[in-house]
Amino acid sequence: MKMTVVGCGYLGATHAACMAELGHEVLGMDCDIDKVRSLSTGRAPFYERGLNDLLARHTASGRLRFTTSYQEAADFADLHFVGVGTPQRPDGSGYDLSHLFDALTGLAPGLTRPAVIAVKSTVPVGTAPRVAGLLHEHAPAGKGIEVAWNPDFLRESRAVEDTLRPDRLVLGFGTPHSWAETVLREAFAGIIETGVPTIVTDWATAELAKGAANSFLATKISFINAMAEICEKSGADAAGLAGILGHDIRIGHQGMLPGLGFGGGCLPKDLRGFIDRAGELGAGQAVGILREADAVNARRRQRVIDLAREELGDDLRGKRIAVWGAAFKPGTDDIRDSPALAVAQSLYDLGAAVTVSDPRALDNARKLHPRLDYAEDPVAAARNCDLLLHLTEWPQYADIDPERLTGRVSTPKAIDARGTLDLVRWQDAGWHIRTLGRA
Ligand SMILES: NC(=O)C1=CN([C@@H]2O[C@H](COP(=O)(O)OP(=O)(O)OC[C@H]3O[C@@H](n4cnc5c(N)ncnc54)[C@H](O)[C@@H]3O)[C@@H](O)[C@H]2O)C=CC1
Ligand SMILES: O=C(O)[C@H]1O[C@H](OP(=O)(O)OP(=O)(O)OC[C@H]2O[C@@H](n3ccc(=O)[nH]c3=O)[C@H](O)[C@@H]2O)[C@H](O)[C@@H](O)[C@@H]1O
Repeated sequence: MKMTVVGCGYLGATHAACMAELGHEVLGMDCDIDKVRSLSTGRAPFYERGLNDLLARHTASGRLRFTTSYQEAADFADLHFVGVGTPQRPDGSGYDLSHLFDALTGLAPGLTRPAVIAVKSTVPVGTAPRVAGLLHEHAPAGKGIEVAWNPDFLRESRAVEDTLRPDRLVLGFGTPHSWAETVLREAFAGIIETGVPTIVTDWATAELAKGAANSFLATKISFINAMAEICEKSGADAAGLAGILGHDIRIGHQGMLPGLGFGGGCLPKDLRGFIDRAGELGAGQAVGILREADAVNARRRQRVIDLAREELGDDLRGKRIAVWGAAFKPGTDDIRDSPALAVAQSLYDLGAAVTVSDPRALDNARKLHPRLDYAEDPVAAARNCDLLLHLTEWPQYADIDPERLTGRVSTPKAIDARGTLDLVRWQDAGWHIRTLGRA
């Protein structure tokens, strides 16, 4: 089956490569020429485990191609997935949908035959009818264009597995039993046949499913971090508490890692976008819990800054701080709303000299935070530091022998904000080490 994917970032490039893996002929379209050039040579312009293998294989076979041309995309297929970015507006008030509407406006004039537009981008509930209205007005095929809502639940660092073996497929339609449903069932046949739950619903429920899922995940993380705040006052241990709670299968262990909290291109903006939309709909009271989840998350970043000042004194001028981690989580080079970089930049703004290390995200970090110092090697980053901060839990950091560092730093003091370092081992190596979620 032929299909296009409009918007080839973290989500779209992965979706395009995985649809090719499922046997389809795929044309990826993006307005960023550099991205298209890179993807066309079989290399993602970002790091995602397993993606380059698929890209290399399927671009070489010709089953997967990329273009910057809307016209070429419109001509190529009658199924178009749309996965362009929907970032938070700069003033923080909800989603910026301009990329989505630009992409649809670009594609519409070429839609001369009936086609299915399946939107994967995350949006506020109520966007689908606007998308359909725009396409019916601007596409020559008019009402022959059917809009489907197909939210995606992939996690960066596991994007390929999550796309090929998702927990569930959600397909939202404007009318029941539509042609669009037949087309999408064919597109996803390779996944549906493996028994993945496939939920067919209306537009609004499909749109809400995505915002609600991310709001729940964010709230779960903030719940355990709120408990961490209580642990810090009461002498209990948040990691131990999380472990105990997680044994209850109704709670589970996932999303229960107390620490610096959530960041990334999605959970923070989707939480806020959901709150904003609920307010517009007159349901602001329903999302009080989500506002609190956002506030708890912000306090985690401040807690690390406060701990650093407890250790180094209020005046950070002349202090040297090493930061392990720049990506918003391990396994990615994505630094969008990275908690690690937010803390690093705040400490720099307070006067400290900050050296950041990360196995994958340094190029992106350098562009966004040019005043911070960087070191590829985490041990080199820690040289002569007064304080070491562990802010993104790359597994390799937990493997570093603290003995190797002890003689090289100015003062063996550390804050483990992700709770994955072996505290006893660090203490035995002469370190004064603090962690979030403990007194
Ligand atoms: N990154 C993730 O793990 C997931 C993202 N999502 C959602 O998917 C959407 C995309 O997210 P990401 O891939 O992370 O963003 P991204 O920023 O990595 O990619 C967006 C892509 O869209 C392209 N684009 C922007 N305007 C365009 C236009 N007018 N025409 C063609 N291409 C255009 C950009 O050049 C970029 O390559 C967002 O709505 C996000 O919330 C949903 C699930 C997972
Ligand atoms: O809409 C999206 O883009 C995606 O957002 C999240 O995926 P992702 O942002 O890739 O990352 P997560 O693994 O959910 O982690 C998000 C943040 O929470 C933090 N986190 C996660 C788990 C935890 O226990 N504690 C914790 O602080 C991570 O460090 C990270 O900063 C969701 O998990 C995906 O289902 C969703 O598709």
